[in-house]
Amino acid sequence: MVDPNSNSTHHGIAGNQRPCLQIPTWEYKGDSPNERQIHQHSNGLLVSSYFRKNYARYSCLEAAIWKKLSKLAWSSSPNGAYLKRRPDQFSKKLLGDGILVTDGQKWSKLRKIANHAFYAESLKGMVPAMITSVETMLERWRQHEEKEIEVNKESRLLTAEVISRTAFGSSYLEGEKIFAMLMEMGTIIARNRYKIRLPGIGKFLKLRDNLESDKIEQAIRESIIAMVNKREEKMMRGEENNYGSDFLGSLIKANHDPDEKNRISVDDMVDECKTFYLTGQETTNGLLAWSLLLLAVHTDWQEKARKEVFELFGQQNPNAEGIARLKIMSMILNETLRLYPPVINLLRRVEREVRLGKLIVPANAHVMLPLLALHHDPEIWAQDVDLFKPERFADGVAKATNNNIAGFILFGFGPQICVGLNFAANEAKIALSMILQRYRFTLSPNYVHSPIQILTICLKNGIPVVFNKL
Ligand code: HEM
Repeated sequence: MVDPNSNSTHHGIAGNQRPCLQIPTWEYKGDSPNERQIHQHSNGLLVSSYFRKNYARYSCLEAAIWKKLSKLAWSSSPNGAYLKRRPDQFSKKLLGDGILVTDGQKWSKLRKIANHAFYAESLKGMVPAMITSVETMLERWRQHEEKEIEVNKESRLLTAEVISRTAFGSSYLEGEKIFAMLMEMGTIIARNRYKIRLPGIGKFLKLRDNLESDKIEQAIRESIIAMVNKREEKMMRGEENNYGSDFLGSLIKANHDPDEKNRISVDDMVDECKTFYLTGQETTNGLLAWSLLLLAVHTDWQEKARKEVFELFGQQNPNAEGIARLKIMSMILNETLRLYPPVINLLRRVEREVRLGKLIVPANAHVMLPLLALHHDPEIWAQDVDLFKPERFADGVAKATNNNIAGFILFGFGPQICVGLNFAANEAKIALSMILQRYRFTLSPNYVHSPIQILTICLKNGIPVVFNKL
């Protein structure tokens, strides 16, 4: 690990490039109790100190044990899984009994709908909508050329716009209220996630956060139902001949399915909309914002990525075939996700007793899977785990992790692996390509490194970047 007081810095931004800029690893000290202060664990694992203070109910597995456990989890189906998701009461309010929470047959039904909406052919069809959203953002940037732009905020707007357009057939403005309420709920969850409560206390005492989250939950539900009604009315008036080919259309179709086996309820529809508004935006926002930050600092990699983009697309907008061939950019995105994974840990309940040599993990134990720790584990990664070195991915993930697949599970694992991983990669590649085609960019000296965990790892203080027209 890099000593934050030494001259060399976390991402190798040392000396020769920007001598005044220091980005210490995870040394930001959050200044409110809601902020997880993330720092280095003495045994080499990186964990949230807030989590450690409050983790009485969970066992934080050592990386070595988790590596073994995850091998078992890989081969299991959601019905017979060794590890089950373990949503808390607030997460349930945020995501209902949707795909990220539920299990068994219901999960299979929901996963089928999601797979269909986000499979390879559907993703190809989304490229034009993604490009239009990036063009809208770049149009806004024209007013600020040669000045600072706060790219964290821009990335947030863009990713909200993209998921609104591609999954819900609307613009960010139409979904704005839903996004804002989901974020508010997310803040309540972050505040309460690791608090210890006496069992049953909620029955007698409604805490302020419970009341507030009840209200938000109801308001989100009403907004989503209004959106569904609008789509259904369009079809009834004959303006559309089906419910639409996007994710929302698939949900409404499943709600009207004559076969009860495939039908989903109105509540399911609401839960799926909430889940995809949130997962579709929050995580990809992190990926894009962190990669812009790292490229603004590592201008040599910025040049390499730009060269690749020009070779594939020239001055034209990206296309689906070219996106799949962006090798340098894939390396940069993998390295960004390794250093700053949007999801840093997964909570799981062990369904059946697991024996690993002398270790017995009993049934019903709650475990935390420390993704961040694994992505920084010096035993897995060949070298320089703290440095920004996209070249480690030149020969693929298996080579970079010394064939230890558990070392790089930023999208989860097994049958419940992230359904939007290719969507996120496409979106980030399109946005970065279009930015690289137009601008050279550097990090502003006003940047303050402030990683915090709310729902995902994000930055408290934003990312001011200066863009110079090519
Ligand atoms: C960089 C971007 C992203 C990251 C790092 C990420 C990460 C994850 C992780 C760690 C999981 C948990 C998997 C598990 O429990 O094993 C997950 C699940 C999920 N993600 Fe993502 N995600 C990203 C983008 C997206 C996007 C763009 C969408 C939607 C369009 C999405 C939708 C989902 C859904 C629906 C699940 C639940 C899957 C299931 O249970 O079957 N994610 N994601």
